[in-house]
Amino acid sequence: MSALLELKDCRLTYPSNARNEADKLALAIDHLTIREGDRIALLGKSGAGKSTLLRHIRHQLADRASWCPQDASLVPQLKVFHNIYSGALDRHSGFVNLTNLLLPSSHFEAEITALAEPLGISELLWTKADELSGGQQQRVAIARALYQQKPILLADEPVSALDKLQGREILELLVSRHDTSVIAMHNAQLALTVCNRVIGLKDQKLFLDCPVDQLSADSIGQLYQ
Ligand SMILES: Nc1ncnc2c1ncn2[C@@H]1O[C@H](COP(=O)(O)OP(=O)(O)OP(=O)(O)O)[C@@H](O)[C@H]1O
Repeated sequence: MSALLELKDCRLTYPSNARNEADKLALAIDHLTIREGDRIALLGKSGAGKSTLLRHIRHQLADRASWCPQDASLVPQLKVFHNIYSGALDRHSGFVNLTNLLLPSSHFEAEITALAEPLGISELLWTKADELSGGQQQRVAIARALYQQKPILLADEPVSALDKLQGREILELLVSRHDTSVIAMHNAQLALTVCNRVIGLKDQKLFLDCPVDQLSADSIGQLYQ
């Protein structure tokens, strides 16, 4: 499998609140390679650095990756249709985007309806985003990520607001529509059912990196100690 991204001696920091104090370390990675075909479960306790790493990977991969953020980040005043459509703004001209905002074309409506159906949100296309439940908002964010139609998926807790069965089905759908995925999850058990590689972060470092079928219960236990 070819390497998509290689990180070496990578130190990710954030600015200190105190004046004249050096930046603080969020995560230090000595070496990490992401390969085409990887379906990576990014695990670790809260604050371990999962979002920090995802943001860095996103920055490195630029427009090759679809992005599904932790907080959905929908535009509250816009309808579900437009929020999903916004995943494709860079594929179309300004004229097409503006026209579609005012008067959605049947072509785009059909595309987005087809995308929304397996996510159970096709009945909500003309509802404003701020009228949705948390789980509905999360599914709209997933649809927007799918509509980006990029080969790589970067997702931060994409199914945290969904029930167990729906979360698993939608996670499988997300992974099946991308060649490569990196997904930060708190629910390790669910992540490991759809991923083939696990990256565990602990104490601001890479703690484990191995294929899911070689993962021991002991190492997962240590990751969360
Ligand atoms: N801008 C910032 N200001 C203050 N602290 C930050 C900032 N960015 C990152 N950190 C710190 O860096 C560490 C890693 O944060 P990050 O959000 O990546 O963790 P996480 O594993 O994604 O957590 P969670 O699972 O709770 O989302 C945390 O200790 C966090 O407090």
